[in-house]
Amino acid sequence: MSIRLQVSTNPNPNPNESGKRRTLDLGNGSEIIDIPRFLPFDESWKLFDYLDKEIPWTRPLIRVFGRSCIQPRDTCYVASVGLPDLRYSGYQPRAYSWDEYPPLKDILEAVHKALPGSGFNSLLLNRYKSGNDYVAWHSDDEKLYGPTPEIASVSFGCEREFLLRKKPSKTSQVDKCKEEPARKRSKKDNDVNQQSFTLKHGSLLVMRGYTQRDWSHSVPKRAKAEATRINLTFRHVL
Ligand SMILES: O=C(O)CCC(=O)C(=O)O
Ligand SMILES: [Fe+2]
Repeated sequence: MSIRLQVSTNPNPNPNESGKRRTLDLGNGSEIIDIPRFLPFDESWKLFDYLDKEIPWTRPLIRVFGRSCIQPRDTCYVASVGLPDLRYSGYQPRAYSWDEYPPLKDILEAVHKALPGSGFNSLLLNRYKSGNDYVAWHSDDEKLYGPTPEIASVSFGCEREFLLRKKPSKTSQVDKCKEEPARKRSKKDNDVNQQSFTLKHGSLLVMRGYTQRDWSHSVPKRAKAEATRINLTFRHVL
């Protein structure tokens, strides 16, 4: 039996907190929205416990650079009926139904309220059981999301660092061909080409525009992170 949580009718009780959002323009049509206190703290712990217990987590075999390996985190996939199958790293997850997990529909509703006009219809869930679990550098640029996917990421539990790194631009690839002397990366370059966010319990981070085309992201291993983190990424399959 699943419980029905009140997240949609009970947004963060302190409007000064829930409303605080930072928009970061990454340039060239890529944008990040960061809402550190998106969901109320206690509600978020109830959701954490529910997700930890009720979601049918698996740790699948995936293929990375032609080699099979166990994905370094637990995962599950939920999607509306009739969508094309998701496939990543040689793995095709089974799509569970929203109806089986009503609290996910509440979180989805809260996300839609915060991002009017979005129409998320699928959800990839990740569980990092300790600081040893991670997601490697990648972009969510699968064709089924289209050229400018909006991805809304809600985090619960242990805080972890989320990194963004600009992909090498076409121009710099041309530069390489011309064998221009390598230039030492300046501090300014690093600030412009890399971003870091601490994803807190109950936070929402949104990647939109050309972020998947032009940037990679990762959640690196962190020896000091001992507790479990659960992350939900809502996506729109075309
Ligand atoms: O756990 C996170 O914050 C990110 C997960 C992610 O990038 C993904 O599922 O594609
Ligand atoms: Fe991702």
